Amino acid sequence: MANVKCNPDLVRERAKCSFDVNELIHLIDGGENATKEKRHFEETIFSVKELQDAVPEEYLSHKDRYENAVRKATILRDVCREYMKKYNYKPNRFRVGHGVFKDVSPFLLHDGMFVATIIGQGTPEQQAEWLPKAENMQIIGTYAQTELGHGSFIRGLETRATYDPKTEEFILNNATLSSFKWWPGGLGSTVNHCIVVAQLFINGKSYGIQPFIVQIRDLNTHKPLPGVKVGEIGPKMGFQTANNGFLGFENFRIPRMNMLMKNAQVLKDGTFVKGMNEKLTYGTMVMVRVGIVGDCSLNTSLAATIAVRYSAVRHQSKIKAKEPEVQILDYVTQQHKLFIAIASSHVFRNVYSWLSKSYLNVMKDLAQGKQDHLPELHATACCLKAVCSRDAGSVVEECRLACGGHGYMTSSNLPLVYGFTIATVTYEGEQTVLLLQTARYLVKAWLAALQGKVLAPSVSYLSDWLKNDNVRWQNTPEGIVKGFQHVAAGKVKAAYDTIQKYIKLGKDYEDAWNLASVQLMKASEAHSRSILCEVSWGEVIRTSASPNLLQVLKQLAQLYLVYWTLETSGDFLVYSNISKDDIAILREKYEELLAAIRPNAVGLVDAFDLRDEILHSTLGSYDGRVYERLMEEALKSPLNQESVNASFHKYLKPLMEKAKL
Ligand SMILES: CCCCCCCCCCCCCCCCC/C=C/C(=O)SCCNC(=O)CCNC(=O)[C@H](O)C(C)(C)COP(=O)(O)OP(=O)(O)OC[C@H]1O[C@@H](n2cnc3c(N)ncnc32)[C@H](O)[C@@H]1OP(=O)(O)O
Ligand SMILES: Cc1cc2nc3c(=O)[nH]c(=O)nc-3n(C[C@H](O)[C@H](O)[C@H](O)COP(=O)(O)OP(=O)(O)OC[C@H]3O[C@@H](n4cnc5c(N)ncnc54)[C@H](O)[C@@H]3O)c2cc1C
Repeated sequence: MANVKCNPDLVRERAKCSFDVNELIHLIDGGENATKEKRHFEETIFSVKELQDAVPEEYLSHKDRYENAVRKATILRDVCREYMKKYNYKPNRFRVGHGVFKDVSPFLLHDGMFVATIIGQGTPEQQAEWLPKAENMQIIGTYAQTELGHGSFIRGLETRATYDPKTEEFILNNATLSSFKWWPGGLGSTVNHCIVVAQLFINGKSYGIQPFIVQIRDLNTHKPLPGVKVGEIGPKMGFQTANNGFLGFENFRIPRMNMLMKNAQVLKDGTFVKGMNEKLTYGTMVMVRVGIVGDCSLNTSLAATIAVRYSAVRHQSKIKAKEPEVQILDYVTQQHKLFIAIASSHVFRNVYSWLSKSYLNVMKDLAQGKQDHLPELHATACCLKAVCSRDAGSVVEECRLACGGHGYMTSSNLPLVYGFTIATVTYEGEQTVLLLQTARYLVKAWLAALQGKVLAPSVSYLSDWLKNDNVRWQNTPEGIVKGFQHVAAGKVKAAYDTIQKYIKLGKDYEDAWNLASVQLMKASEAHSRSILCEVSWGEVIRTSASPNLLQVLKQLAQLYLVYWTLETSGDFLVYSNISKDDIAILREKYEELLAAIRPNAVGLVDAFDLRDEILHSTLGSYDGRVYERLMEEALKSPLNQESVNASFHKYLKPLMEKAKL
């Protein structure tokens, strides 16, 4: 990239960077070799001619866009397969996916949830049967759980799987419209198999929801099998190429062994054998919630790169009347909008790496029959997924706004990035619903703390707070982390006390819970923020990096801490010993941090190492040829391929002529 002819502002910005950008790239990737491998892989993918679009996707019809996405998905699959064979390398398909599809792959659910559910929910025999076929794309699948009537409350799903011991089959039925599956990615026209989550019935008795692997289309003709009604749900805010679909069954029979039986089993005679923990059926969702925290880091880095590079190139207005127009990046308000995006991406990445380790540890425990840490993992994944996805959505939108009018152009790519980022707030567990799951855990933990029990590490601050809720405020990163824990503990206590108040007033527990649920949700958010702050600061101070880089990483981590303290200063005034003077000190510190980060802003986004093909943005490319690219892209509009459009003769001219009469 170094030889590309760049906009002079970007050249100047890069020259003043105080740290080695390559060092940070290697740190993010996990080593110099990992960067080399990643770059080689990305170079290979983006030099495949067939993966490049002749016409910008935006001008294609819904149908053509889908077909083009499938075409590219199959080529990408082949290239990746060959590449993996040749180099024994497991690539991150999500990064290149943004470059290839701009939006998302119609195979997203195949890779993200279908294969993962076979692994997580299938017995070794079932894995042996379906995994090789799924991994090499002999069969293509999705995860069909959500229905028209129910997405959040999965115990309420209506699709039925009734066991018939005579034929040793399950009979699938969707008797009501609300029971139709609705949303699964790839279901519309891509997949031939699904994981269907359905209510199991044996001899008229319900045994809760279970996962079934179901073939829905003929492998040769791709026609829906008899008894299957399937289609696409139509255009959405984003995710246009994900091919989300609907699905219903009428007396559709599948063999007994198509119920994924790693947890619970149905024996030939219809005996139901309970699993170790019925919530293990929800396992794929936990895994994907962890992944989404990592995805938030990637999405945030895309938006930050585009908006920071653009802000370095764009000059508008003056700070001093007699001086030239400044780079908009010099406005401190612009830095306030953008630097939190850079900082958040690092925080999400560090927390993702921490959460992934916890996830893998719990999986190892479960394999040995130990489930003690499962509730903590579920609670932590829920609140982090909820808060990171919502933060990422806000940060991306702020980056878009920070690009003024040009941020509204599709060619900036910010609208598309926003579309797939905010989808994460809803899918894989709607944010409020997930925050209230964590609140259940926090209330239990609070009760345990009151009883003097030892708490799990992520909530042990509740016991510390009970022992001493009057800790002196300290304007240090460690002091701020403690402060966040105080806020979280104070909010958990307040929510718990509110529940007790309503119970004393004669409400039953469920109504008291609902009445206190705004506070419970806020307590859960505060708990999440305290984890984000503690984990990310801890990761940064343990990082081994050169002094120059470490200094910059600490500045970003502190910026995150101070930003959120100031954003939630009301809570700090209520629940900690912070004073108005401390808040004034933090405001000053925040301004110092913005100024310290400013010279490194472009270097920091360069270190996300996002190729132009992945950014796919007129505003964010490495060379900063913003206006040239905006014009080049505009000229690709079909309306610019003719000097007079037919609508002139058909409508405009008659209109003007009528006006003359
Ligand atoms: C920088 C690195 C970059 C890396 C990038 C990596 C990118 C990776 C990205 C990966 C992305 C993959 C692509 C995926 C695309 C996804 C597209 C979308 C798919 C979907 O949306 S699928 C459908 C998802 N649906 C949901 O999430 C539904 C949400 N609802 C629920 O989960 C449940 O209904 C519920 C949890 C809200 C409630 O369940 P239920 O009513 O049964 O439970 P209760 O509320 O009564 O609670 C009972 C107790 O059970 C515990 N519980 C609940 N869930 C779990 C669980 N999963 N595990 C463990 N325990 C669980 C509760 O805590 C309760 O416990 P208690 O002790 O009684 O309190
Ligand atoms: C882009 C996209 C892709 C998707 N892909 C898939 C897929 O591949 N497979 C699949 O199975 N599903 C998929 N989904 C569905 C997704 O998982 C659900 O939409 C999601 O879980 C939310 O459920 P819902 O739509 O029923 O929302 P609802 O639960 O109806 O939410 C509506 C409102 O009700 C509130 N609410 C609901 N329950 C409670 C409660 N207990 N307490 C307080 N408030 C509550 C919510 O907070 C929200 O404000 C996808 C969704 C999207 C948007």
